[in-house]
Amino acid sequence: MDDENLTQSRVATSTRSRLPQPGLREMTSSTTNSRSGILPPGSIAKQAASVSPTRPKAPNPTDTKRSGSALRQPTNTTNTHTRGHSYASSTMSRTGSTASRSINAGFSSTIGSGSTRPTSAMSRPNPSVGPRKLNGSSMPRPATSMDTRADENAGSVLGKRKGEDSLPSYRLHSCPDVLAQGFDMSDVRNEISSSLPTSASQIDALSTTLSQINLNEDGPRKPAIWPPPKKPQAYPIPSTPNRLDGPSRVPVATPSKPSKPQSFMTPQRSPHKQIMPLFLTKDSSTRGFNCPTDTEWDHDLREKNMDEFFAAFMSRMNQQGQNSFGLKETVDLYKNRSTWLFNPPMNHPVINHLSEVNELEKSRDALNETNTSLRVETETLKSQLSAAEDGLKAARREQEIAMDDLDRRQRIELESVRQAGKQEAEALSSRHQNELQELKRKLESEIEDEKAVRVRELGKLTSQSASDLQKTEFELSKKLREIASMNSQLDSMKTELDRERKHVNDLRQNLDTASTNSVTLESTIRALKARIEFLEGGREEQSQAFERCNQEMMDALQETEAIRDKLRREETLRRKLHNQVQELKGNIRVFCRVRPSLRNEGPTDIAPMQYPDEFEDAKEINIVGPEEKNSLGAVLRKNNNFSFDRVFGPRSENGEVFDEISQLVQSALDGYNVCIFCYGQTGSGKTHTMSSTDGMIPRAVHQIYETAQGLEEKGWRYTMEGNFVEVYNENLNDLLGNPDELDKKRHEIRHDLQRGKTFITDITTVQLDSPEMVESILKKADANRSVAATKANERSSRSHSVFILKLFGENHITGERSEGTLNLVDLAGSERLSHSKATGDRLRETQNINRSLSSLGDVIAALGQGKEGAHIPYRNSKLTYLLQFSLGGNSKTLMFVMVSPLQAHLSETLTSLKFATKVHNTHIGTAKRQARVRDS
Ligand SMILES: Nc1ncnc2c1ncn2[C@@H]1O[C@H](COP(=O)(O)OP(=O)(O)OP(=O)(O)O)[C@@H](O)[C@H]1O
Repeated sequence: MDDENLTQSRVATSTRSRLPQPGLREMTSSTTNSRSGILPPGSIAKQAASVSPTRPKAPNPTDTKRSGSALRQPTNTTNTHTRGHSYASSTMSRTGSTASRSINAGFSSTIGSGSTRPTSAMSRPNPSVGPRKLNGSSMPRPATSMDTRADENAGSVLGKRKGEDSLPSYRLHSCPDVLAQGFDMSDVRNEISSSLPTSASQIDALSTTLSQINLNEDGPRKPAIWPPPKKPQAYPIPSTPNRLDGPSRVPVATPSKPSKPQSFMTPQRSPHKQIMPLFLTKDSSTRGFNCPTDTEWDHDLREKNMDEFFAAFMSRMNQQGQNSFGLKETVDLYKNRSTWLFNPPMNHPVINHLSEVNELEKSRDALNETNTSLRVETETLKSQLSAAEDGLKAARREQEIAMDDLDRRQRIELESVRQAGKQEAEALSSRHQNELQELKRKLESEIEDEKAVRVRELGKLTSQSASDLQKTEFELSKKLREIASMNSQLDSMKTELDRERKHVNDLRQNLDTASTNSVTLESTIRALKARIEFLEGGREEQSQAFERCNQEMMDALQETEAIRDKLRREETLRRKLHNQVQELKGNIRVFCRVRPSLRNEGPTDIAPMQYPDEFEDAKEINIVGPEEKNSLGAVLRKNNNFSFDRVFGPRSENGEVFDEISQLVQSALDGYNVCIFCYGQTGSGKTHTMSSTDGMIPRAVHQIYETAQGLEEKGWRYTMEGNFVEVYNENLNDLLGNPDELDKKRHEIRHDLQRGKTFITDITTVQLDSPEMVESILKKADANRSVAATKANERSSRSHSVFILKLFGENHITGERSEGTLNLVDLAGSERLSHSKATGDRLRETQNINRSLSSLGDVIAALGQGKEGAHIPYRNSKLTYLLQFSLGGNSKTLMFVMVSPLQAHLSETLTSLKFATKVHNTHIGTAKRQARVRDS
């Protein structure tokens, strides 16, 4: 057995080995062609060479149904194959089925029908079997087209063998759909060439077919029914490589390099010759028929072409006839083989091969069984594996549970151990605590004992150290004293040394001076000696002149002393004379002053006032009274003549007025009580005269300072203190105190009757160290009155203000002392207010003002009576009580009656002047000087 036969046999065997698939068993008719592959050598070598793998065509669903489950694999080759053998397949299928059923029964049936795998199955390698290697080489696999063709041939062979008169079934006739699609003539030619009949009857059949083709011009989609359906015969061209053709001709479909599948209708084209199509349709192109144009439809030309084609065809047929001989030989060979099959000769290669196949099948079965057993075993192992996994999971769960239990037990044990340890530790701790306390007590007792011992020792040491310390301190103090004494001695010695040094220096200086003086003295002595010598000549004359000068000097000194004494006497006399002058002027004097008209006051507002002796004595004033009707009805204006100590007209200044009162200020310095007050209606100029910046108060203070400085050389030294009080509603207010205390704080007036002094309780007293202080006092008083004015309207007009200046003088030569008081009083407005028009506070103010002013008049009138021991009503008002020692007696009083020039104020002016006239006509007794001669 050569290699080719062996290969073919293996192919067949491998093909059969895939047959156990159920679907494939139904294809036994097609699979029987596997035997067709066993051809005589060279019988179909040329056909095999011209056969190429079938080109795939469009699948036909109907064919798929017909092919069964085995054809479900979408191989176009299978579909084409099935479609191309529609009738033959049906016939062969029945046969095949029978054969298939006999496959498993015996070797012959395997050979006959079921040993070959279906075409579709063969179109690809079976994965289960695959390219099985036999003897280490890849087992070739027949091309699908060749298998198909082999199936047909096998069918035909079997048909013939069963005595059927089978004709070559030319598949073109059974494939109208394919023909209708139009195909290449080369395919037809190849197909025809591959399907050449081998017998005359076949040739006749082909001829008949061709004639029908020629006649079926208009029905391309109407396939020619040829050959008769009941006798389909595929031309027995072995599709499988014949072992006789040689291995090179076997179209082996290798998995690594599959060849292009080709349909049996489209064999390999010849590049040199184009074959006309057998059928033409309306849509077919005529270019391939060498037609002049596509529109020409020349039957003659077509017949001619067909004739030529037929001639060529016949020539081919002749050639194929020769090939038919080979086929006959093949038939004979098959016959011989059939004989061999029933009576196989011993040691024949085929038989051997079959036996090998049988063995292989057996081995396959064994392998299947082994595979089955292995599968079972695998399943068993899988089940065991799953069981083992389940067991493993269960064991794992059990292990986890066990671990949890173990962990819980360990925790419990740990907790118990911990509790035990804790209890043990506590017990140990308590035992240790007890031991510790016991030890502590023992140690404390030992410490106490030790401490007592140490304390005793310490006491001893302390006492000893104290005694030592005392000794040491004593010694130290002794040493310190010694050191101090030594230091003092050292200091004294240092002082002594310094003094000695200084003394030495002084001595040295004195010595130097003395030496210098000695030189000077020597020269002086020489000069004196010369002078003595000169003077000794006129000594008596010089001594007489000296005595004369000395006498003159003594006389001058006596004269000076006499002059000073005379001066003092004259000063005393001056004071006495001054007082006498003042007394002669009257202890109470009245000055009248008319203020000038203001800017807002026109000439018509001014009342006619005349000053008859203005340029002489200036003591009279004539005021023309308002118009009055006499008893006869005539309107008259009465002239009111007033005479006072001095009348100041509207052109007078404060300086001129002060010159007249400065004598009284001097009286205050001389130790008299002086009272100067201004009386008049509101707006008549009282404040302007008394408290303005150049008024009587500042000028008096300045004069007192100047006079006091002048008296210093006469031995007088003065100190001054001042008070500024207000009498409002018969209450005394301190204008230099807290303004909030106005009308709240009570001040009492106290009199020292023996000394003739007046004191006010809780009054602010200001030491007037300089004349400038009076200005601050006036400002302070004015500010307080302004604050009070917010409470009561026109405060300055509704209250009396009294500036009290006390003068204390002492003559350190004569030892005289003087205490004078200067009272400068600004009275409230003297206008008579009707009680019926005033109410409330204003009524009270009016009553108080009227009472105080009338009291003042009463006091002055009482003083004017001059009766010794007569009652003077000082207590009728606070004002008169305050001025008790400044009105009458030894006091000097000056009253300014202030006159408003306005016509509107004429009535009040006359009233004031009449009141002033009363005062002026009052003669107050002689004033007494408050002077004391020094006791010593
Ligand atoms: N001799 C004067 N020369 C210039 N102006 C004067 C003179 N006398 C008073 N006056 C002015 O007249 C106005 C009223 O004067 P003053 O306030 O002194 O009157 P008064 O009598 O004090 O009034 P009151 O009773 O209300 O205090 C002031 O503006 C003042 O400046």
